[in-house]
This record gives sequence, structure tokens and C-alpha cells, in this order.
Amino acid sequence: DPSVFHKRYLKKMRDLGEGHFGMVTLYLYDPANDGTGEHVAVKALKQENGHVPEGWMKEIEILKSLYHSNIVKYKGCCTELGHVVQLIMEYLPLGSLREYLSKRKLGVPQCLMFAQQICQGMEYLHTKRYIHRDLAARNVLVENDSLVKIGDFGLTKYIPEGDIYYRVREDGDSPVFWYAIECLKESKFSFSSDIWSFGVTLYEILTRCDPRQSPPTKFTAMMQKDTQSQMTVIELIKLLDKQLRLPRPKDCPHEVRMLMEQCWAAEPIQRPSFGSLIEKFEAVRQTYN
Ligand SMILES: Nc1n[nH]c2ccc(-c3ccc(NS(=O)(=O)c4cccc(Cl)c4)cc3)cc12
Repeated sequence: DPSVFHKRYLKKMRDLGEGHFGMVTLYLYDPANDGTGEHVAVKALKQENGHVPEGWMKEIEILKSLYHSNIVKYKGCCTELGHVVQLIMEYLPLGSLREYLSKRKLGVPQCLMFAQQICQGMEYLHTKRYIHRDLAARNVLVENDSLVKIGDFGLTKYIPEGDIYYRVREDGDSPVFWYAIECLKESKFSFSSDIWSFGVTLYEILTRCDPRQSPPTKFTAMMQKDTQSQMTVIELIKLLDKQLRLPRPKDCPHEVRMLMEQCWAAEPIQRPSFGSLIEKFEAVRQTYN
């Protein structure tokens, strides 16, 4: 069974990323033990106190069920003492969009192509009634100069038929600067709150993930109070309630700025769907040919 990976053949190479509950690490899977194995990305839980949270099993089941060119491929699992501990995914050598954008100078057309591909992966996710809840440039991976994939589904939740949103209690170190206003106020997550997070991700792409213009940096600067104090969620809500939003990135085309602002509409129902965003990106990209 090619989806079973044995821990003894996994050789650790380097860390790829760290979340609140987990780690993603690059391994060489080398059963022949001669260095001719394949590179894989392995996601593991941080806490190793034996019991495996059911959320972890759910995350693995979700990724296993997703088949789309803009979603990172599931390769298998590495079990230890009979219960699943590590998720094995394909390895994308160019890493996350954040690393890629800060190293290369991308033109607007390529930025818009990446943005459209993220919408295509997200539209697929929404058709399966999943909400992502953690869409951000750090969670988008680069396969090559013309292909990106959504790379983490740690906060993804299923929305039952008939429900329109999902309420959560846990906050952990929530990515509040990517959260829609209703998520901050009432922890109400929906397909529409993913659209808001996409708008922030689009902003990150057009600012080429410049740390000086990052959402946390920008929002904190917009807060009147002295800059060294940490911005609270209350301050962020006040700022968003005053209709303040992230600034327009410098070479952002006007029609793309309009898209971004629609993604950040105060009312969830006023925000576009990923399907309509795909059509808009298709149209805007045509004007660059
Ligand atoms: N280069 C890669 N090839 N395959 C991968 C799979 C996931 C990832 C990955 C995906 C997401 C991140 N973002 S992250 O913010 O570091 C993160 C968020 C949630 C949970 C974790 Cl453990 C890590 C970092 C790395 C990278 C690769």
C-alpha cells in the first residue's frame, strides 16, 4: 500500500513551517537507504502525549478526500504504535507563497493568475461544503512559476446542509487580521468569511508579502493608540466598524481594488463567491494580453 509510510525510512531534512498545534517538516523517504528516495512533507502534531485528538483524524480524512490541481496532494500516513501520528503530503520545493514572493519580483499578471488559482481551489472546497478558516499567503504553496496550491487544512470545518455558518469556541492564536468582522464579533465562520480572508490574501500577494505592509503591521499602524501597544481584537473591530480597511497596494489595478473591497464588505451576503471572483480575475487578466 503506497499510502503507508514507515517511520524508520523517514530521514528528517528541515522544518517547513510551524502552526499552533503542528509542525510541517521536509523528510527524505528512503526505504533503500541509499539517498535515492523521494522528498515528502510531513505534518505532525506538536503535543506527543499519546492521545490523538479526533480533530487531527478529521483533518487527515479531509485532505485525503480532496482532489484538485490547486490543493496540495495527500500521499499517506505514517502510523506509530497503531494510531496515526503523521500526515504525508507531496513536497513543493518552492515553498510557501510568502517565501516565494519575497524572493522574486512578480508582475501583476502573475499575481492575478495565482489569486485566480487560489479561488479555484477554494471554490472546489466550498462545493464540498468545507470552510477553510485559515486562508493566508503563508498557507499557499508554490509548485512552479505558474502553479500554486492551498497547503494546509488544519482549521477546515464541514458545514452541514442548511447551515450557513460554523461557530467556534477555541481561539488559540487565531489569525485575527485575516478574520471577517463577524468572526471577530461572534466567532461565526461561513463560506463568506473565507472570502474575506481571500481578500486579505490577495492584498498580501499584491504587496508581495512585504513584511512592512503585512496585515498585522498595517492594522496596528492604523490604530490611533501608541504603536508599541499590542492591538486588541476590540480595537480591530472598532477600526473595521468605522469601515477602515487595508490600504490599496501600489501597483494594484483599480478593478482589483474593487474586488478586494467587495471581499471586505461588512455584510457577509454582500461579498462575492469564489465562482464570481474566478470570472472577474479571468476578465481582468485578459486586459493584460
Ligand atoms: N513546501 C511544502 N511542500 N509540501 C508542503 C505541505 C505543507 C507546507 C506548509 C503548509 C502551511 C504552512 N503554514 S504555517 O503557518 O507554517 C502552518 C499552519 C498551520 C499548521 C502548521 Cl503545522 C503550519 C507551512 C508549510 C509546505 C509544504
